[in-house]
This record gives sequence, C-alpha cells and structure tokens, in this order.
Amino acid sequence: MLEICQVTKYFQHQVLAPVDLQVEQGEFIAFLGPSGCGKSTLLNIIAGLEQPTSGEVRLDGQVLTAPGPERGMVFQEPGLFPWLNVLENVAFPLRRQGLTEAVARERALELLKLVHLSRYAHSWPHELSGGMKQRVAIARALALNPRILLMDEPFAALDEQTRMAMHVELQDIWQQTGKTIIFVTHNIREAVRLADRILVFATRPGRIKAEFKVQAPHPRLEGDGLLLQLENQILRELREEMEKVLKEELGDDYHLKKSGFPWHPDRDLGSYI
Ligand SMILES: Nc1ncnc2c1ncn2[C@@H]1O[C@H](COP(=O)(O)OP(=O)(O)OP(=O)(O)O)[C@@H](O)[C@H]1O
Repeated sequence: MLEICQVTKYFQHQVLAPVDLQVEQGEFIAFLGPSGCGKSTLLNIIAGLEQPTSGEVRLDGQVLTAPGPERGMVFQEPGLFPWLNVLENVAFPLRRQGLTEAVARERALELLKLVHLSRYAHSWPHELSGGMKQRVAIARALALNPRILLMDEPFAALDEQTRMAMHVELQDIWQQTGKTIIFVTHNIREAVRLADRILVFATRPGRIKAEFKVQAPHPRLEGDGLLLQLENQILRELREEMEKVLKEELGDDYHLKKSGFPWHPDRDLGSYI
C-alpha cells in the first residue's frame, strides 16, 4: 500500500497543506483540480523527484525519499531520445540496469506489443504521431515493471480523438497489468472516464477537498448517463474553487470574465485560470 502521511510543501509560499492519502495496490486514481493547486508537486513527491517539507510517503511501510524502479513516470512531453529508435527507447532503462541486449530487446518487444506498437519497433521518434510517442513513453515507464505508474497530464497535448483513443488504451493496459495508476489532470471528463477514485484538489494552499468513487465498469463508454451525472457533481464541487482563483487573479475584471466562463466538464480547468 502507498501511504501519503501529512505531506506538506513550501516553495516561496505554501503549495500543499497537509495531505493524507492511502492508495491500495491496483487502484486507478486521478488527482483533479485547477492549475497551480499542487497536483504535480504531490505527484513529484510520490515519484521522489521533490522532497516534502514535512510528512512522508511510504510504500509498504518503507519511506520513499528518491526515485526508484517500483515507480514509473509519464509526463505531458514524451521525452523520447531522438537518436534511439522506438525499441531502443523502451529498452534503455533495462540496458541501464545491466540487462543484456538480447534480454532487454525481448522485454521491450513485449511492452511494445502491450501498447500496440510492435510494427513500429524500428521507427524513429520523429516518424511517430503524438499519441504513438506517448504509447512509447508508457512502454518505457513500464520497462522496469514498476508497481506504480505516475502520469502527469500525459494526454493534455494530444488532439481530442487521439486523447479518446489513449483513454481506451490506458484502461486496457491497466486491466492487463494490474498496476496502480495515479493520473494528474485538469479535465473532469478524463478523470471520470479513467479513474475509480477521483481526488478533487482545492487551491491556496493545495489540499484534497473531496473524493468521488466511480463505480462504472471498464472500458467506459462516452456518453454513459452515470458518468455524465458524476461529471456535473464534480463540476459543482470545483466551481467554487475556480471562482476563488479567478477572483484573486482577475480582481475587478472578474465580473466581466465570469459571464463568458464556459462551465463545462470537458473544458480544461487550467486554461481559464
Ligand atoms: N520548483 C518550484 N519552485 C517554486 N515554485 C514551484 C515549483 N514547482 C511548483 N511551484 C509552484 O507550486 C504551485 C503548484 O504547482 P503545481 O505544478 O504542483 O500545480 P498543478 O496543480 O500541478 O498545476 P498545473 O496543472 O498548472 O501543472 C504553483 O504555484 C507553482 O508555481
């Protein structure tokens, strides 16, 4: 079990108020909230890329203070090495661990099969679409067989159709591998489509404001009535939070902007704040 115990973070100001969270092995969790509420900071603390100011993160009772092979990470930018082909990119972490080339290639090929890119093993990153690059990034993050996959807005830069295709793909990967997934997003629809538990963040300072369970089976279909109902429920929860941020940032201009504010669950909360 992953435990986040009383974690806080200060940069110039307090970014995270004490956060407590327990995540069971195999859960699919989303961190959802407006821009700047500390979602990425908390994910980076779990990854060991940032240190908490106070509190700790534990995995099966062991305190985590640095990155480790039991956690794989996928960012918004795929970050592939342009001088390595697809297969070599996925094999890279395995080669670094000292595995022989043959073993690393075999494992990388299995992962490319999982993300449906076997045919592109010998392609170069610049020859791939955005969605394909992200599939390579997911395969690479899975190379060391981590227990936990940490994903920081991995589909935010993709067009809508590709993003929807990646939602299907990721649910399939999650079901096939049984990994724990923690997925950061601004997008309510994306969170509801993917996660079984959604943690809604409040801002200034960042903290968990509400939790929603999504009890629909996977793969989830677009337009499912239960999911739409939940989207609206979450939107109501977040509206207050978004208004708070807008009021602070826009001051007197807030009333002008408010009338044109598109309160819709499929809109990225971050882009209006
Ligand atoms: N390394 C850093 N140094 C100083 N301030 C930082 C650093 N990283 C994040 N912050 C600040 O912490 C706050 C939370 O940032 P964070 O990226 O965690 O939010 P977020 O909810 O993930 O937002 P977004 O969705 O826009 O990425 C922001 O005010 C940000 O400017």
